[in-house]
Amino acid sequence: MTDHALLLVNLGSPASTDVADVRRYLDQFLMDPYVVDLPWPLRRLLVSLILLKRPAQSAHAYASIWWPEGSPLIVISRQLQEAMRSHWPHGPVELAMRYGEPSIERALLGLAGQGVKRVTLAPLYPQFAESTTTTAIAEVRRVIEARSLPLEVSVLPPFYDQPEYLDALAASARTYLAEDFDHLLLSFHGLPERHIRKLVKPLDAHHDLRSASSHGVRPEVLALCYRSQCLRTAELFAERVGLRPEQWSVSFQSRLGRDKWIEPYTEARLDELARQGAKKVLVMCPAFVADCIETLEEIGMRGREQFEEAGGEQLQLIPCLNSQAGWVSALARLAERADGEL
Ligand SMILES: C=CC1=C(C)c2cc3[nH]c(cc4nc(cc5[nH]c(cc1n2)c(C)c5CCC(=O)O)C(CCC(=O)O)=C4C)c(C)c3C=C
Ligand SMILES: [Fe+2]
Ligand SMILES: [Fe+2]
Repeated sequence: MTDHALLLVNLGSPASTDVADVRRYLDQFLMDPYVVDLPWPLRRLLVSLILLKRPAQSAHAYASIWWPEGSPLIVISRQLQEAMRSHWPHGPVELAMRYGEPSIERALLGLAGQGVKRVTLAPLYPQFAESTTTTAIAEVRRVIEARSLPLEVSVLPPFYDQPEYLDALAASARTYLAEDFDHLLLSFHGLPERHIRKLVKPLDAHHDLRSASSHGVRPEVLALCYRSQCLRTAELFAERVGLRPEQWSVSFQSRLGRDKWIEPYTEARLDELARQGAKKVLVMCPAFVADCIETLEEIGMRGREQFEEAGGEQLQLIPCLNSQAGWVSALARLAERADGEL
């Protein structure tokens, strides 16, 4: 059977580092109601305000990390797609981005056109958020309905606690952890607190968004709480690689706008670590399976500068899983047993 495709989906990047392309990309991204979860008129107003300055700033940041072949996120995702082909014997392996190109619509039309009947959809986000996982699934559903595509889809659920993912993370960090370091910071992408509260409130009105650990979080709350899933990933990772509690901590990066985002913030943690005398910190970013602007520029450039200015000496960014062999085989195993409904 070669009519069962694997569709890898990640977030996406601008087409180029031109301000106009970055503006177009940010507009599509931020106007997604799963990302800026406000009624349309308010969303339009807020995003238009963000788009006054942000495209130029982001274009500058993208230019500092852009590769000759294109956006690191897209290039690495293509490498992963290529590597997955020898691990997925059931049919084509396709890649799509939620925003920009290659689009989900183009990918699904192409697969249906090739006679594919089944699709395993793998949103490449280990931890669940509506702004990532849900919107990717919703876009697949929208395209299938709008185009009446005869495709049966199963979905890879968030894999934040799955042994394959954790083993791949551990393997990717091993050589860095074998050297001397003062602290490992696990920096996850942030999220407005409101995004979590609105999902979790009906299940637990008092859910603690400041807690230092995921212990005791009820399974049905854990399933919806991005922050708890990040903590759980970090705890399971630390246990796997044998780190003592004082050797590691979790933080959240990339706050945007005036809303309260989940804490602690990565910027604050880097300052704090330097002030506490940490000279060498390792930073890994387990919410991203591929290096991108968030890891390469926000941590690898701005975070490094900030840490050094605060008195630290060395910030070592541990690369994401990218297309490492351990991750390719882990993803193949996760995809084989994907059974989530569309
Ligand atoms: C890994 C999970 C991600 C979550 C959760 C997420 C939520 C989220 N992001 C923004 C705003 C921005 N994110 C940007 C880049 C970006 N975000 C993710 C992943 C998650 N985002 C990735 C993989 C990337 C990298 C894209 C790339 O091209 O390399 C950006 C663009 C860059 C910038 O201008 O800083 C914005 C903006 C919000 C508002 C949000 C949740 C509400
Ligand atoms: Fe983001
Ligand atoms: Fe960011």
